[in-house]
Amino acid sequence: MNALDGILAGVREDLADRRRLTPQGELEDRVAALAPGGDLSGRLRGTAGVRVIAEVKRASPSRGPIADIPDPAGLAAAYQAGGAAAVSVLTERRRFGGSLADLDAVRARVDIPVLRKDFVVDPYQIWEARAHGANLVLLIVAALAQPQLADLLAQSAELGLTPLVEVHDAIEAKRALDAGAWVIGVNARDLRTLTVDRGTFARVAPEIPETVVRVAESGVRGPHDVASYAALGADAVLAGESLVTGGTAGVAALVAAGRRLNGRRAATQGGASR
Ligand SMILES: O=C(O)c1ccccc1NCC(=O)[C@H](O)[C@H](O)COP(=O)(O)O
Repeated sequence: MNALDGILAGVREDLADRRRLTPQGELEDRVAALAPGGDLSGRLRGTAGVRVIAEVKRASPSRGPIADIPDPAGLAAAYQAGGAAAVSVLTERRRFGGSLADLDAVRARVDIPVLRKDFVVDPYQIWEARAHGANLVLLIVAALAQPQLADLLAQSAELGLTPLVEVHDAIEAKRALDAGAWVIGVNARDLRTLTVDRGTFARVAPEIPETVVRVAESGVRGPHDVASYAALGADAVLAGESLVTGGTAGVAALVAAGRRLNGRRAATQGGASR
């Protein structure tokens, strides 16, 4: 069994437990009482710079425990103050130590968009994401059959969530586009082997049209990696480990690098923005 299959098996078990405790109808009622959501993809790109999505990440399958985070909302507030365009909250429990309580806490504290980062395999999780205040939801192509991907993407949009569709190679990028994705994350981490290859974005980004928002995910160690991804056409980067281990000043450094480099890219392209 590869790493992703192991994660998905645990996710399905936890999902069955949550569904018993909170029937989907209850989530639907909560969502019906919320203000309408909407597409926030525009918040992930623009002329002001390469955007930074900063992650609340306690642990991971590749690293084990990463950081003690007693106050996820405080961390998210620091990310917002540092200029992050969005906060990603890992809600998977077994390998990442996350929870919907983390999502609730972060949502209650920040105004910037919040991404629910999990391993979505069922419409129930989309209802959960919306009911717990997320604005964006991660859909991992490698974890989903094509009809499932298309259905979950459509459901996300209907519920006012922006789906960030994650790919690892050109074939997955085509699947994401065929399903109708308009925000695509290229993850440098191979979810089956857990190895990080920072060359992944360079290989896959040319397969993604410029009309689509392109996010470079994983392995962002500092401003120099933002620079590399910006030069390759990333609209945003998603960083976790380097921020939770390196101190919250790290986010401002990534944001500043994104601003500088986007300016350079815009100049090279005759001032055009995407
Ligand atoms: O982080 C892992 O080890 C991992 C393993 C298997 C599936 C997903 C995994 N991480 C989720 C992510 O995509 C990252 O948390 C995110 O891109 C940030 O990555 P990093 O900056 O390298 O912490």
